[in-house]
Order: sequence, then structure tokens, then C-alpha cells
Amino acid sequence: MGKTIIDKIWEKHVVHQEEGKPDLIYIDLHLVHEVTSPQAFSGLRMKNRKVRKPERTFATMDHNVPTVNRNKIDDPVALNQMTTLEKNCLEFGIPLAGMDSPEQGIVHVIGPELGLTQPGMTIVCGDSHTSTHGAFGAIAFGIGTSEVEHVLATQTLWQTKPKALNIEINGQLRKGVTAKDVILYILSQNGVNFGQGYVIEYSGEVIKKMTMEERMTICNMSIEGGARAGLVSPDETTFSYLEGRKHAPKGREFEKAIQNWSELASDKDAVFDKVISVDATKITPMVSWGTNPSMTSSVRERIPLLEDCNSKIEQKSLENALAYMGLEAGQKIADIEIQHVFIGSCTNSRLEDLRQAAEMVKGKNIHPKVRALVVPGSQQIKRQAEQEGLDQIFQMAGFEWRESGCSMCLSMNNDIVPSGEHCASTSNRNFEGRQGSGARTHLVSPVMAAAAAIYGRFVDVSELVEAEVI
Ligand SMILES: CC(C)[C@H](C(=O)O)[C@@H](O)C(=O)O
Ligand code: SF4
Repeated sequence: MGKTIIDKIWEKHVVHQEEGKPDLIYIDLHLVHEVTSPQAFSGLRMKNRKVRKPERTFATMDHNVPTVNRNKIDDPVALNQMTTLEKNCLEFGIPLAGMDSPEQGIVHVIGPELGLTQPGMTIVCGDSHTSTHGAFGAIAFGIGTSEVEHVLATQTLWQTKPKALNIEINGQLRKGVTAKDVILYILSQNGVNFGQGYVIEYSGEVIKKMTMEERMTICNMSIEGGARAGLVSPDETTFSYLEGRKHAPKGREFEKAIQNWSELASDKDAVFDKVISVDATKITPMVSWGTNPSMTSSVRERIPLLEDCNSKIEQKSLENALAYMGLEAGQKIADIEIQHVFIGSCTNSRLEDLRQAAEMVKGKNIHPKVRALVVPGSQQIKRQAEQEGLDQIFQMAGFEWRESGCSMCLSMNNDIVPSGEHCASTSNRNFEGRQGSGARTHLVSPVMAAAAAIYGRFVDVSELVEAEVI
């Protein structure tokens, strides 16, 4: 019987196995950020322990960092988390891309960008969107703070082997439909629990044709479907992305690595515990209208009616979501007006995302009632975008151009959506209060966010692209 990529990576990493207990697995890369690490380091200090492999650990600051005026941090909790991370990294010998580093950025953006993230690895971070790194053919997942301490101390983790779910996406995507629409569509069809207990492998011709950036967007939101992780079997696209990156192997070592990485892909006859098939031709630009990422519809549709619900519980959650969002059942998605636009987050803040959004806004002005922000995922992306003149395109259209960080994705800094106002956001979560108390989030692709900034509401970007309006 063939093996899945999940079987192959898992087998290579088991350090200890015992019937009826989780496995002890070796961790190749441990990423650290300022929010979930302070207690873990305190724990080490109290037990007088060292970090087992500082060279397999890498830290950055992203959640709390200001995106304007880097030196002005008003919130004492934020400031404390950042200075604590600095002290901890210094004391325990961990490399840190701090706030002033040219490598600073969102942890899930800089791991791949620096070539730290590689195929076949086990990767953890005290952060749920660690699934992003799975795009490289790695088993990458979020862990809690006590597990962060365990990994720091031992470079291993107790884990039960997850089941394997294959999501095959075949057919041709229409113009203006992006990776973000694909994952939002999958969530809208399957809900927020379908992935529980699984690692998802995304496959099929659509994934095969995707760039690494697009694959990262999809893997990033695996967690929103309840999955432990999401991944893609590595191929030529993966290898050429990694070539020449700072921490990727070089020369002969790179050739050897490619040989090993090429063997990781799931075997043709691999058996998955579950398979979901997705017809790409059915996907249109998507917009979330509710308070979890599965409460999403096509921009061409209306918000569901109460009578469309399958159960009383579903009806209640629809009612609650619409009350929070200030929307009506049956309302046209294209009629929802927005006051804020956020282009950023570990889902959609990479160069390709910014290029797509810039193409939409080029030569236009944002709607007078809209405030729009572009927050690049890393300093490196910010510099590249500036070299291409994207910052100018955005600023001329009326966008604010910021420093890198998580920013308005969860509003732990000053980038907040005021209560009752609507935000078209390229992030991954639309939970109540996520972008500020009472804030109303709509999850969309970068090109949809850009269009919403111009029109002040959601438009069918597929039609715009086909009619060559952009
Ligand atoms: C702060 C952190 C623990 C959290 C996560 O784990 O996902 C954050 O990154 C988020 O996106 O909500
Ligand atoms: S960008 Fe958003 S989702 Fe990603 S790590 Fe930061 S807060 Fe979490």
C-alpha cells in the first residue's frame, strides 16, 4: 500500500512510540513570537533548563508591533511582550528578527521567505496559522504555550498521529478567482469542523498550477476548517522558490536536498482516510458575511434566509451572526457597504497579493468614505514592493502604506476598526471583536479588497477582470 506524505514525514520523525499513547516526535523548526512565548521561557528559567537547539529555533515580533511610528508603543502589555522576547532570545541564544531588523515580519511570512521552512520538516509555533508552512510539504502546526516550553527544552513533542484528508481541486479557475476564494469556498461548503483530527493534503491540477504564495494562502486557512495542519506535496515550484534563500541548502547540498524532497510526495496509490473533491469551475469571488469563515457566499449571491437553514441551531447562529454584523437575511452581498479595507496578514500580505491589489487600484481613487491600509507581511516584501513602485500606486489611490506586522488582522496594536463599521479584510478570521470591539469583518481576496476600496462595496471582480476594466 502506498504512503501519504504525512506517513513519510511522520515515520522519519518518531523518536519514541508506545501502544495507546501519543508518539514523541522530533521537531525540525520551532518558530517563536512575542505573544505565546513569555511563560514558556519563564518555565525554562524556573527549572534551570537551556534551549535544546537554539539553531533550530527562530523568533520574530509581529502581533504587537506598531505599523507606523515604530518607536511609539503605547500599550504597556505589548511593550513588555516585546522587550521580554528580546531579553529571552539574548539569554537563551535564539536568533531574533526584532522590530528594527530588515528580516522582521509576520512569523508565517518570514519562515518561507528566509528559507527556514523546507519540505519534509516538522515545524511548530505557538500560533494556529503555522499550517501556512505546510505549503512546502512540511507537517506544520500550532502548539500551546506549555508545548512551546517542551519543544524549547527538548526539541520534541508528544503528538497523536493525525488522519489524512485529501482535498482534490480540479478544473480551471475563472479569471479573478484566487487562492483565497478557493479556501473560502471550501469552508463555505464544508463548515468549520470538517478537518478535525486530520492533516489536509491539497492536491489536483489547480494546486499543481499554483505558485508557492497561493499554496500558502490555502494552507494558512486549514485551521479554520478545524484541521491540525494543511500541506501540499513538494514539486518543482517548491524547489525553485527555495533556491538561493538565506537558510536553504546551497550548491551540492541543495541538489542532494532536492533528491530527498522529491521522494516526499504522496504515492499514487496512497490511501487517505477521507477525500473531498472540489470542482474549480464552480468557484466565484467569495465574501464572508458572518462571524466564522464558513459563513461565506459568492459575491453574486445573497445572504442565506432563515428557511434555508437545516436546523434550529443553524438558524440561531445565522440570526446571531447577522445581528452582530448589522446585516439582513436575503440581502445581496454586493449591496454591503464597507468603510475600511485591510490588505495584509499571514494569509494575503505577500508580494504577489500586493501586486494583484495594486493592479486593481492603479490610476483610481479609493471611495471617499473608505479608509484603506496596506500592511506588507515583512520588511523584505515592503522593500521589494517599493522597488516596484507599488507603494506609490497605493498611496496615489489613497491607501496608507505601513510597516510590516499582524496589524488589523487582530488589532493587538493601534490598527483598529471602530465598532459597527465594516471592513473588507484579506485576513483569515472574522470572529466577533477580532478587528476591534464591535468591528464587522468580511474576509475576501486582495483583489476583492482592492475593488471594495474603490467602490465602497463588494463587486464581482471576476466580471471586472473579464471585461478588462482593470
Ligand atoms: C496570538 C496567537 C496565539 C493567535 C493564534 O494562535 O492564531 C493569533 O495569531 C491569531 O491569529 O489569532
Ligand atoms: S497575521 Fe493574523 S492570523 Fe496571522 S499570525 Fe498574525 S494575528 Fe495570527
